[in-house]
Amino acid sequence: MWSFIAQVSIYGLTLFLGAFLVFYKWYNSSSSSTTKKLPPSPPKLPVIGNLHQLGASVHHSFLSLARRYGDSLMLLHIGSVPSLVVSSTEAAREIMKTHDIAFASRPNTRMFRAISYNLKEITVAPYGEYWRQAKSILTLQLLSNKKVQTYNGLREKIIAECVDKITQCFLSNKPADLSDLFSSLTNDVTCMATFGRTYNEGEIGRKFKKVLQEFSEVLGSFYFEDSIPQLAVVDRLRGLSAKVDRVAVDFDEFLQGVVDETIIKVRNNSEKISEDGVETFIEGLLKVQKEDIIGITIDADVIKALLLDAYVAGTDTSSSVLEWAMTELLLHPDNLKKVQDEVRSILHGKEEITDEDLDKMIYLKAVIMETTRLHPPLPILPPRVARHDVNVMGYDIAEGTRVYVNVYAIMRDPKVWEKAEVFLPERFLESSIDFVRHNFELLTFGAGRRGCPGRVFAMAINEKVLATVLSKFDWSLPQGVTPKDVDMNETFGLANHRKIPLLALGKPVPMNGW
Ligand code: HEM
Repeated sequence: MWSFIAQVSIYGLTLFLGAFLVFYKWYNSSSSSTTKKLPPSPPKLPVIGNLHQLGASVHHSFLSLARRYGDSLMLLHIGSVPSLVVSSTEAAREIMKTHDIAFASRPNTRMFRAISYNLKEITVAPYGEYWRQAKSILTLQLLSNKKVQTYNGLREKIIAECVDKITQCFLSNKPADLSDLFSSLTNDVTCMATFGRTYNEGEIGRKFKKVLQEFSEVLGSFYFEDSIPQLAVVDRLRGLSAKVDRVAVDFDEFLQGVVDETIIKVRNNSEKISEDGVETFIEGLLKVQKEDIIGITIDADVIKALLLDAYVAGTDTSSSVLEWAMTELLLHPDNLKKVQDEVRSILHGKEEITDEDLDKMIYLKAVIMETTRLHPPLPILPPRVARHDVNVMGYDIAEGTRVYVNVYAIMRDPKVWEKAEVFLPERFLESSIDFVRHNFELLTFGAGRRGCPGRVFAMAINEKVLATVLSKFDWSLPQGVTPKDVDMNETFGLANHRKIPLLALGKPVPMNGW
């Protein structure tokens, strides 16, 4: 009896495998036998395409596939979605300069629609008038050079609190958890500039933390419905669809609370709402809404979507830069000494760090650029989508193709960077490359029309925080920890972070010793 069942099973299995192989061969050959010239691709499987070749760290998987199949442009299928992976400066220039308008949109996915007020967030909004106007409101009301200067006072206050916490750790003979401290710091600065207050304490603080955590979890999840619609049921079975909807509702409740609170404060005070008398982003938004002079309707959802943009795009990215910069400096004591010497000689014992001081800190800027070259906060740019058929570098790219620019691969490309794997801030001292004047080699903030509008805001925090902690403390790894022991693994939430928090000893330096 059992042998009969086994025989039937073996015949069945053989038949199934045979049919699968015939289908697999047909599927791969039929997709490559069109008259179009497509970029090189690894072989794909039915239904899932190349999904099985992507590991947890997608930028690493893209890079190793690109090395085998297409180190400039490579076409994958993530489920049924054609996905172009861009891994060289030449190809990035083609996508974000030569054909920038053709690739200036973002994919319209169920996940993005659910968590972004139906694509009202700038980061995921389709290319068009709404996106253009919303981006210019964010820039004018929060991110312009002039606005960024007005936040100087609140930045200094929050940085001073961080300095106190590091000092307290030293006095209690404990290393400081720099990952946690930098994360709170950038969170507080962004919250103050955006909402006019922080959300750390009590019930509201707890709720905010929880919703942020869940938001980052859903963003990091693979959503079948958006790539393999036949398997959408899997999202429902594992509770992801419900979780996405719940996170959207929870975040909306939180943001609605922030808006209501601001409206009441403005009504009662008719004064500026933030403690420092700075006009916050939310106030600016409510003003633009009242004036009603721009070409788009600013309803309640638009206000909440732009608040979400400002908070989500700005917080984790900045703390990632700080965390990795201190990691690299602790692993490279010569560079640490060099940057510390620069900062201290420019400040010369002075407590306050002005914008003019920061302008002179050329090596500090090089350290930040080199850090993001090796550890970009967003190793793959948020996906773009081809708005129509377009020919790129001789290849036919079909309308609807999603485009993934792997800046991690580009910024470690040995054809572009000498000693590409080595932390070498000096490379930027004699170079014409920086965050603004690059030729698609240094893509920390992306490029083209969809490039990041928050660079000045972010650098104002990052440079001042680093200059402060380097001038006020002498740094070392905790006792008994050697550079070899420092875990360099990454984890991805809203940005690329250290998997294990960075612990370090900061010994206060007497400022009047200068
Ligand atoms: C170190 C900090 C930051 C890094 C590394 C960073 C990086 C990026 C990158 C790589 C992109 C995608 C660009 C592209 O597709 O070409 C982006 C987009 C964006 N960033 Fe940033 N960002 C930072 C800070 C900020 C801040 C502080 C804000 C605002 C408060 C912000 C707001 C945005 C927005 C709204 C977009 C979407 C732009 C669009 O799709 O048109 N970012 N950012």
